[in-house]
Amino acid sequence: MTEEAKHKQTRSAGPLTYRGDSIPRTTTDQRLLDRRGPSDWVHTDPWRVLRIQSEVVEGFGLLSEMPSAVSVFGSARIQPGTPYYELGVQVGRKIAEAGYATVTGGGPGMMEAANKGAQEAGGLSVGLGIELPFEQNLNPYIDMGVTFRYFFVRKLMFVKYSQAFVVLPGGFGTLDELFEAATLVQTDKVTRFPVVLVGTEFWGGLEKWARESLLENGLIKPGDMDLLRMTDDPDEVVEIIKKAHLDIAHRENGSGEGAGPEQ
Ligand SMILES: CC(C)=CCNc1ncnc2c1ncn2[C@@H]1O[C@H](COP(=O)(O)O)[C@@H](O)[C@H]1O
Repeated sequence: MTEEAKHKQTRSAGPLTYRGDSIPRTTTDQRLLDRRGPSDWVHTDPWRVLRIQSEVVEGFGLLSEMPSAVSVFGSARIQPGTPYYELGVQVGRKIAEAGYATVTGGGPGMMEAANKGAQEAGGLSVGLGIELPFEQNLNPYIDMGVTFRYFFVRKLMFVKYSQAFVVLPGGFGTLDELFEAATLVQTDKVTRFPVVLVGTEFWGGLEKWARESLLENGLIKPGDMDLLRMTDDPDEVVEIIKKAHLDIAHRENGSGEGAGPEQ
């Protein structure tokens, strides 16, 4: 081939154009498909950043068209047939009857109870699962589910795609979710967010401790205690949420328009 003919040769690679000596010896597909280099880069932070990104993309994709929703948190360990489990079922049922989707952590116990109640009442039942060191599937009462690798990405989804938090009896995981919500509300990071604790006997001790230790030592302001509402009654859970959404809508646009779930 003459030098002139060689220089006229062109290769497009996506938006890129190569001519003459700059044309690579292989195509992008060949490099992708023909080679198998070292794989240690999949365990590096830059690659993890991409995995985190893909979780965010999948989560937003699944949830962005979900109707108004309430996230329900609670113990993974409470067994079916117990009074707390039945309370969880009733809470899920009332949330569904009020027209909200019910979102849980997708696991067993109180999460399963709320999903069961929501599904049985014909509501949309959603599970945002988490990869754990032991084998575990999403509970069987979920209509739409996704399992996350990263706790913090999953937490973002609960906050971004629900309009209220309901907290049933639970352990460390539940407390983490409760206090994350309380902190976001306290610091005005979320402005349209009722948080309802269900089970006065279970949560009463925590409330007393918060008043006696946090409030009396000036570690929270008096109004902060009002951020958390408490009840035993599944009907009241929904009334609190609907009223809070109505108040928020009044504050924002002078009418109740846009409050509550899209029916
Ligand atoms: C049997 C067992 C321990 C299963 C764990 N399986 C789980 N599956 C999904 N979410 C979970 C699980 N464990 C904890 N969580 C998260 O933490 C909360 C419950 O934690 P805990 O049981 O209260 O502290 C739930 O609201 C949930 O979001």
